[in-house]
Amino acid sequence: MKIIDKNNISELKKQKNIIILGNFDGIHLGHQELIKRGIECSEDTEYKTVLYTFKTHTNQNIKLLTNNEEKILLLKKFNLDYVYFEEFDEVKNLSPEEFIQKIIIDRLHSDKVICGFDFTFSKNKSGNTDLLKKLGQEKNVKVVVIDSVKDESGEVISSTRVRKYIEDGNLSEATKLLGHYPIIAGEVVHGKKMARQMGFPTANLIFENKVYPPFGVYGVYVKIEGDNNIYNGVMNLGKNPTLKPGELSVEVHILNFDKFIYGEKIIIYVLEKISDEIKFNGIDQLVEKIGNDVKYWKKKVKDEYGNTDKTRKF
Ligand SMILES: Cc1cc2nc3c(=O)[nH]c(=O)nc-3n(C[C@H](O)[C@H](O)[C@H](O)COP(=O)(O)O)c2cc1C
Ligand SMILES: Nc1ncnc2c1ncn2[C@@H]1O[C@H](COP(=O)(O)OP(=O)(O)OP(=O)(O)O)[C@@H](O)[C@H]1O
Repeated sequence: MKIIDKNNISELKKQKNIIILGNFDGIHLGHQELIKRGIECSEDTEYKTVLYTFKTHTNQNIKLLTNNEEKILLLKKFNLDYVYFEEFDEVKNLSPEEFIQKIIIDRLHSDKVICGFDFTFSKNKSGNTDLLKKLGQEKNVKVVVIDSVKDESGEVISSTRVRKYIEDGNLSEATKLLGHYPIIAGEVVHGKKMARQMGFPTANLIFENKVYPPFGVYGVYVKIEGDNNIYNGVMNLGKNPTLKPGELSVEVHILNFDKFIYGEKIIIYVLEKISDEIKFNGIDQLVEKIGNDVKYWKKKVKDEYGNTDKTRKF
């Protein structure tokens, strides 16, 4: 899977491409179905698959489930040929006709696109799937539109619903709609080194402006880039009221692990909440509380999450 943008699309000109259209925030089960269908359309043909998404989400007023790096990590498990990141500013004022001609046909060298039932495009979202089909016919671009993918209660799966579930702390529903655990990924940065002195070293990630579950302590899986192991861990997400008041952080204590991983890229899979963040008056109480969180999670791992693959929705 190659990551491309408008500055390196020469390969696309040498071949036929099927374009899979959308924002794809979170890569939920609806997105996954669309991707699979796009890949199916390309099978046994000379077409290459290009997932078309944006460097910045088309709605700039919302917090996102996934930054671009996280999106790429989640897309890696599919057999896509390319992920193309568009500058939204460049296309947001195009008319529907211009979008098809300038972007789909001229830029991406395509005559086949696939999107979901509610896909909209062009200036003020003036283009919908009917218009896309109509323009496609005029310009010899085949348009495939897939039906809505719904959850078990019949409600359409969307990034908006997943965002709400995560913000409300309903991780099990979010995980169901995503088809994978919510992830937090990034490079390990230096913390205050206090956690290590307390006996619980933590890998710190930068706290971003994205959708997080409510502040607190969570049981997680951790993957480190270049390391095939899946580690168990406890993550503290929040304000660190006792030791680092006012500083927002994401940090994870990886169980049975004692390597320095500063600068390494990690992915945290958030499983379930363990406890709230509490403000203590002394360090001893804090150390005892963290110890209890760790003990609780170790037992839970042993009893429930274990090392069986069936609970792992990566
Ligand atoms: C499992 C776990 C649970 C934590 N629970 C709390 C808590 O309840 N209250 C709190 O103020 N800080 C809590 N923290 C945060 C630590 O007190 C502390 O701020 C942090 O680990 C210091 O990080 P640093 O040395 O990596 O910068 C917790 C940390 C971990 C790893
Ligand atoms: N449940 C679904 N079933 C089928 N296709 C979907 C579903 N959800 C999204 N898609 C399609 O996947 C592509 C990317 O979707 P996009 O991320 O833009 O929408 P979304 O998931 O509904 O997000 P939001 O809730 O933010 O509108 C689009 O073509 C869209 O129509």
